[in-house]
Parts: sequence; structure tokens; C-alpha cells
Amino acid sequence: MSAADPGPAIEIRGLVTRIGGSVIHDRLDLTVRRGEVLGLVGGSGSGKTVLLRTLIGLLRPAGGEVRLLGERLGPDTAPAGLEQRIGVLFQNGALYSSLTLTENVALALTEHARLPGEEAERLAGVMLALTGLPPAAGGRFPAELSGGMVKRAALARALVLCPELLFLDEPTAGLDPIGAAAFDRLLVTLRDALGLTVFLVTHDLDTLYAACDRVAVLAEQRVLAVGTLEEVAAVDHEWVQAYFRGPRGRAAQRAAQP
Ligand SMILES: Nc1ncnc2c1ncn2[C@@H]1O[C@H](COP(=O)(O)OP(=O)(O)OP(=O)(O)O)[C@@H](O)[C@H]1O
Repeated sequence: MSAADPGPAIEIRGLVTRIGGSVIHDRLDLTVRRGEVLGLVGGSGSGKTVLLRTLIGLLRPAGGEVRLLGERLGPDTAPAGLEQRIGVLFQNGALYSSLTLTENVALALTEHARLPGEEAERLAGVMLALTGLPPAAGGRFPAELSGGMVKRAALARALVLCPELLFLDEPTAGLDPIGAAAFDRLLVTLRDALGLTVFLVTHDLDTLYAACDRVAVLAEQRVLAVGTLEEVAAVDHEWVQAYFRGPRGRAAQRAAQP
């Protein structure tokens, strides 16, 4: 790595994770390049969410090495300041139900950036607009909004501290196909505008085609394949072939063709 090259956004070498007595990942390697959208796919229970939770520091690895933005994750705590350089969108949005959307987004600013309330709310409004929400949505509570709007607000909160690296767990789960497609487009627009690196866990083949630069397949406790969609779809493995060459995979491929 030269002085001008900041290195990969995520570098995982020999990662071992265990939950209870079970090994979930065994000597897993993966590199996520700066500025790319990498989609992680794999069968149910293959360990996608456990990997994401390990990367954001919620689970402690049993072995191996993880570097985020060049910083080595320690056994106990994330390096100082790292948590403000990453944003996370959890599957259900994880917004506070007793706060309005604006208050939810502003909270990240008052807590982490120590902005005064009024300024934080102004900036929160800008971020909610950037994710495509109408001005009136800011004063509403999560329960008053559609799933798609809640996702957008959660994305606004994940982005409000201007992270370099964004983690998304099943961002389009629960959205109707039109809402999901709009969310995929939003993701690409924001990545281009903000220069983000995005690591997303998904089952959604349309998201892979519409939003991801590369795809990694998790199977047999490791990353079995990583590359462009075409490269990965050509891998001779039962799950890969069933996923990409099954009826849904073929439909997503057709839909993505110009
Ligand atoms: N808190 C937990 N306690 C016990 N086992 C767990 C826990 N969390 C995950 N596991 C186990 O770890 C394995 C991987 O789970 P994980 O949630 O990462 O799978 P996944 O690939 O995200 O699945 P899905 O696509 O269904 O969401 C599974 O066997 C799961 O049962």
C-alpha cells in the first residue's frame, strides 16, 4: 500500500466466529474495496448477519484479524473514533418509536457531534430530504409511516454523521417491489454523491443487479466466491447455481438488462 493509497475499506483475514459451541465462520477472508457496494449473499443461517455484527463490533471474533478503514479491531473495543466513521442500517430500522423522524436523526448529532438541538434538527431535515422524504415526514412518528419511509429515515440517521463506510442488513426486506427498486436507486445515488463504501447483506437478487459492484457468497463457513455478478454466477457450486440460475435469478437478470 503506497502513502496515497488508503487501502481497503474492510479487510478480513482468517476470521473465526463462534456462537455457543458452534463455529459460524472458519478462517474467512474478504476484502471490500473503498467506494464499492459489496453485496453479501448466502443461504439462511449461513452467517451473514453474524458477520455484519462482528464487523460493527457487536460480536467478538474468536480468531483472525479484521481491519475497518485501516484500523485493526481489538478484542474488546473499536478504535477511538471509528464508530463515527461507520453507519449502520439495521433490518427493522431500529428507530426510537417515541421520537419523530427529525428527532431520531437529530439525536445522533446531539449525542455524537454535540451539536445544539436546533442546529441538529436543521441538519436532520436536510438529511431526511436527501433520502427522499417529504418535509412533512420529519414531524411524524415511525408508527405513522410506511416501511419504505421508515427505511429512508433510518438511512438518514445512518448517514447523518457522514460515515465513510455504511453497513446495511437486508435493506429492502419488507418493501414492495417498487419501493425496493427506489431504495436500490437511492443507495447508488448516495454512494456516488457521498463517496461511500457500502457492505450490504441481502437476499434480494434485484438489489444485487441494481446496486452492487461485487458480490460475495457465504457458504460452508467462509466466503466461497467474490467478484462481479457474472463471475460469481458462473461458480460451480450447488447453492450458487440454485440461487443465480433459478427462476428468480433469471428474472432479476432479465429485469436488469437495458
Ligand atoms: N444469538 C444467537 N444465539 C444462538 N445462535 C445464533 C445466534 N445468532 C445467530 N445464531 C446462529 O448462527 C448462525 C448464523 O446466523 P445468521 O443470523 O448470521 O444467519 P444469516 O445468514 O444472516 O441468516 P438469514 O439469511 O436467515 O437471516 C445460525 O445457525 C444461527 O442459528
